[in-house]
Amino acid sequence: MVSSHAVAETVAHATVRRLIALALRHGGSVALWRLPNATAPVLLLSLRPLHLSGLPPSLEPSAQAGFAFYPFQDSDTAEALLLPADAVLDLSAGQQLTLSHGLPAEAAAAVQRVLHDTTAPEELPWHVSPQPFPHTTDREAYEALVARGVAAIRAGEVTKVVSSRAARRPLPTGFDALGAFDALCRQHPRAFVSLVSAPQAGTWLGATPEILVEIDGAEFRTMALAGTQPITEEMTAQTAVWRQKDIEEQALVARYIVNCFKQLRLRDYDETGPRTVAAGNLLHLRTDFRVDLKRNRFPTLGTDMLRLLHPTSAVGGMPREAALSFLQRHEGYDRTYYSGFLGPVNLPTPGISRLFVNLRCMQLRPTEAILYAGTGLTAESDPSREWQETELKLRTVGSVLD
Ligand SMILES: C=C(O[C@@H]1C=C(C(=O)O)C=C[C@H]1O)C(=O)O
Repeated sequence: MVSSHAVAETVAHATVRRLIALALRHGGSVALWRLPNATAPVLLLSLRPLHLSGLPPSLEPSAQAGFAFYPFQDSDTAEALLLPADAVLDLSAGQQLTLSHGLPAEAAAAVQRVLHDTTAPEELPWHVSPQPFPHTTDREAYEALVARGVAAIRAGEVTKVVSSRAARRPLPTGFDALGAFDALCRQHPRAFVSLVSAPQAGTWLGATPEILVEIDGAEFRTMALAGTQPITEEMTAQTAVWRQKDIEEQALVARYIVNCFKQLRLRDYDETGPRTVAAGNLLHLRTDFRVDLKRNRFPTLGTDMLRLLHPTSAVGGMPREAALSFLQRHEGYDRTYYSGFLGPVNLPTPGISRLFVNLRCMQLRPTEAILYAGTGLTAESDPSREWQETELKLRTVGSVLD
């Protein structure tokens, strides 16, 4: 016998598939996401051409509602995207569908038809990035990159730099992106899990632990997340002991955030931590920052902080420009959307935006996935440990390819 819960899930699944098929077949874009600790995902369809602003999105309540998908650095190969919220289906209990007022009548009617359709949806035509496969870095080359980073730090060229690499893995036969999304939701209840497909970007799946900027009417939030070690029987979130290298690396990220507040002359913020948090098979050090927006009248704080923070020293380095220039010269591949940011803007209502750093993610191609991971380097970094750390980070999303 099938329980009523299972029936509801199957119905939702078929509806989600049909709606995604509708958007993809018409050259539209989709974003499916599950917020940390939420029970159900949200599906957004963009049925009109995408808005390319070049700038990080504005988070003011009057700005356009949509799903931001922003690269590490805006470029010709990775454009800053805001997927307009033409149709939004909240898959929690009520399964509420919201259609944008601006949506042409035929498109709105097509969405309604799909909702009441009962035919089984066939295979989904996910978008494939027009970019060639990135160069992948093997162990020897990655360790050489780390050694170069350490030398640059010791020479005083940078204080911290976050090196990264891409890796290719075959998709298992019968791989289903929606099934993989569900598996990530189950495995990572505290992560921001997402599946995004757009003609310009291709298709991306991830489960990130890192908030970049969250804003709702009452509060602004961000975090400094850095320092990594595997969870073992002896080393859990409760018992973790951290090396000086990790403590310093995370403190730099926290200091970077405090500096952004300083630039905006904001002094009234709460800082909690650092404390140890678990993310998949890993432990990190995290400091949470909150600003009470009732006490501080600062209507542009979300937008201003987003523009100052990205890319943070958790994914680029410090000082920012010197670290980015090092990566440009030595990393040897184009990160595109890895270590960019993503998330809903002015959704479900104006004034609520939740953006996350695009980590623990992969790009899906027809028969292969491209996985990405990086590690923050300091003067004490050991190349072979940093390689191991990227291997562990790749496993977060890599588990759905096993
Ligand atoms: C760069 C990544 O992660 C970032 C780097 C970390 C580190 O260097 O310890 C930890 C968390 C993230 O801020 C990644 O997951 O690819």
